[in-house]
Amino acid sequence: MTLDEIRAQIDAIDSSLLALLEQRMDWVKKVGDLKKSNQTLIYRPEREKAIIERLSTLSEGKLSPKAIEAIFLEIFAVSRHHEMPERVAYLGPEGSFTHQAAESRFGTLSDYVALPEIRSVFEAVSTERVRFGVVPIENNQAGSVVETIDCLSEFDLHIAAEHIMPIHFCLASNSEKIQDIKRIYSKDIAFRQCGKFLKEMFPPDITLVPVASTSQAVLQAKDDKHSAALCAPVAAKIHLVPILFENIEDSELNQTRFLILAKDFENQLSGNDTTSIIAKLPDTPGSLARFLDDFVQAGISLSKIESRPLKGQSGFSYQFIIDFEGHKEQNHVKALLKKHENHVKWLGSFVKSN
Ligand SMILES: C=C(O[C@@H]1C=C(C(=O)O)C=C[C@H]1O)C(=O)O
Repeated sequence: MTLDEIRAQIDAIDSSLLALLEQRMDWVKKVGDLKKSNQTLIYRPEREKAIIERLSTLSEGKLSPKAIEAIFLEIFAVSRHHEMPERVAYLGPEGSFTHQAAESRFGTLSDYVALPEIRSVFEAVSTERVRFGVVPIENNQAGSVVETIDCLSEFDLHIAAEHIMPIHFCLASNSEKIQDIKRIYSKDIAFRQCGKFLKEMFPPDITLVPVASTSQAVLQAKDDKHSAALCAPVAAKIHLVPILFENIEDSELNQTRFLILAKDFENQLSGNDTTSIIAKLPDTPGSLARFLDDFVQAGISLSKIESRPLKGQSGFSYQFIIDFEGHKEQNHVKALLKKHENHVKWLGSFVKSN
């Protein structure tokens, strides 16, 4: 076959794909109209996950589950945009890892607002300036993003979905020689993901400057020949700062989990859900042990528990952010949440990302 003949086959397939996508949009529009008349939510992460899982089992193997996910997340985002365009805030500036997480969920068509701090994303969702907010919550090598945990406690928002993404760092700088670099900017948690590289390449007295995000770090380093940033390669490219080293994270298994936040959001049960809560337990001996024992008795497994100091109090009082398997609408979960309703804040029940 000649190149032209092969391309003619591809063109024919693209025409069929387009016709099918347009047909799909017609059905999506009908779902959207139904949802509007019932005043129910447009974004249904658990339905999207179920579609991706079903298609992954149908695939003949030429497309990996990750590839199917990438293609269909974009189709869903375009569909939702067709049902109702929504504004999404994320921890910016442009080119942050959170921006990439937001785009994987909301596609390229959504109306994005890049905000300078995690707290500003919570504020934008709370005040309804935007419908959704995207923030990082934890990295599998470096631990939690404490600003997010503190804001989850402080604001009255819900977790609509989670998104887990591989994270690869680069070192970007306008410096010609690595020896000239005196300062490195990044988000605090990013330094902890690139500790080995920093130790190998720089003297111990190098100044590490924590800033609000990795893309902010690029902007700080941009105009100073003695500075560099640990950031996403895409941030370096957008802000035109040369990349000196790539893939400098300590572990190739480096992943970050992001949350999609919304006001008043309740997912339907998917059968593979995580519930997130914040528990403020009485400061008495055994209160945490008794609380956790209720999870054991109900056969509920915890996937995360982390303590954070309760702010504005004297002494040492703690709250706990807890993730566990199950959905608020399941009886055993419902019973547990009811029993502890006075000191538990439900943050969301959402389909597991993987
Ligand atoms: C069309 C729907 O709405 C949204 C779009 C989806 C899609 O394009 O398939 C799936 C779930 C929702 O986020 C639906 O709920 O079925």
